[in-house]
Amino acid sequence: MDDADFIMLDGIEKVFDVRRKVGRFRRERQRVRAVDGISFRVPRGEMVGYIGPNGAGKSTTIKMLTGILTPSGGRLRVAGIDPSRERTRLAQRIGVVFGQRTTLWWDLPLIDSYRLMHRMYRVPDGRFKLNLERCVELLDLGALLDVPVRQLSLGQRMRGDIAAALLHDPEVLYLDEPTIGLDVISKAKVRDFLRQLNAERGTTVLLTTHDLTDIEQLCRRVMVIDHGRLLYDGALAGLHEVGRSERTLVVDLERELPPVEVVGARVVKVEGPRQWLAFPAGASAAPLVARIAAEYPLVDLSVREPDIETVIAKMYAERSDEEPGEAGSEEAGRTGDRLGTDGSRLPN
Ligand SMILES: Nc1ncnc2c1ncn2[C@@H]1O[C@H](COP(=O)(O)OP(=O)(O)OP(=O)(O)O)[C@@H](O)[C@H]1O
Repeated sequence: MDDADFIMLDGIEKVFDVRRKVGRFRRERQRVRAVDGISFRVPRGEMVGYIGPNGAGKSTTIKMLTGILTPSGGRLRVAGIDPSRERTRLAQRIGVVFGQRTTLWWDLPLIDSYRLMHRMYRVPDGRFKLNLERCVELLDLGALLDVPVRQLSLGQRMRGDIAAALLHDPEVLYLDEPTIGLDVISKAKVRDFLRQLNAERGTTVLLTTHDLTDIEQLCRRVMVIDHGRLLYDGALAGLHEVGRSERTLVVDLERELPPVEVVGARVVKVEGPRQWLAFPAGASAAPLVARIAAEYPLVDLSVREPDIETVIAKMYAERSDEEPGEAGSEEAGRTGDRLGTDGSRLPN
């Protein structure tokens, strides 16, 4: 296996047969093409964003990459391993974090979950100790180890789950919405940790998120999937250009003033002393901020990213010749399940 083909998908498909209610008594079999011929390569050590709207096929792709689901067609390899055929062997080399589920035991203190994983995944003692110490330090878990998981905040639990996925030193980490529902400080902690993990250990990371700031801060490359197809594969800046999306600069002035006039942005909303200015997402906010600060009594400011749905809607608008497939629906029963570190479902 070549390092350039560390994760490799060639024309991968996943079709689900579902029975849907039609009228009062009839049920009809329907085929849902969750993933529809996706091909990409991820070299070893790369951190890639995998984004798309709800029901686009992201989780299905990740489940095929872990071996939980078997593709209906195409060829798939992770570290040279066919995931669905050698799931146990692959489990030693991958870690999975699903933001909306947990691998931890709800009623046990955090440290007991880690001890159980140590045994279950047969991690050598020395390696377990080192990895645990490192995660505890970098993810700031020291004070939480004796706390039952159900008493942790979402951000604390997420950090606990990320540590759980890394105790066996995986070469690949799949993260499905790792910052969902977290406050700004928790998000920053998780992002700092992932950046460090990737830089120091060369861990290959595939990151699914609805938060474009995650991608901006962590990934040089982003893949966009919708209706099971790859719409875009490249730099985030390029995606903004394709989607012609805009970021928003929110400025708080000392007092209520007429709309700010500045080259490179336009005011889209004014509310008292607060004004919202739209500017191209591919451009830097710095010169804009400098110009406004020089000419207006600026008190505070923040930059808001466009949401993924808006970017993708604009991409569609520009590529109106593309045929969208079936709209996705939410997968049933996704919260509350407990998963193994390879993403498999475990008994509660
Ligand atoms: N086990 C299943 N049985 C039937 N259909 C499924 C199953 N899992 C997923 N699907 C369908 O496949 C499509 C893709 O779902 P998937 O969960 O991969 O999307 P997603 O991009 O991860 O969405 P989200 O952002 O909401 O998590 C959806 O239409 C979904 O309803």
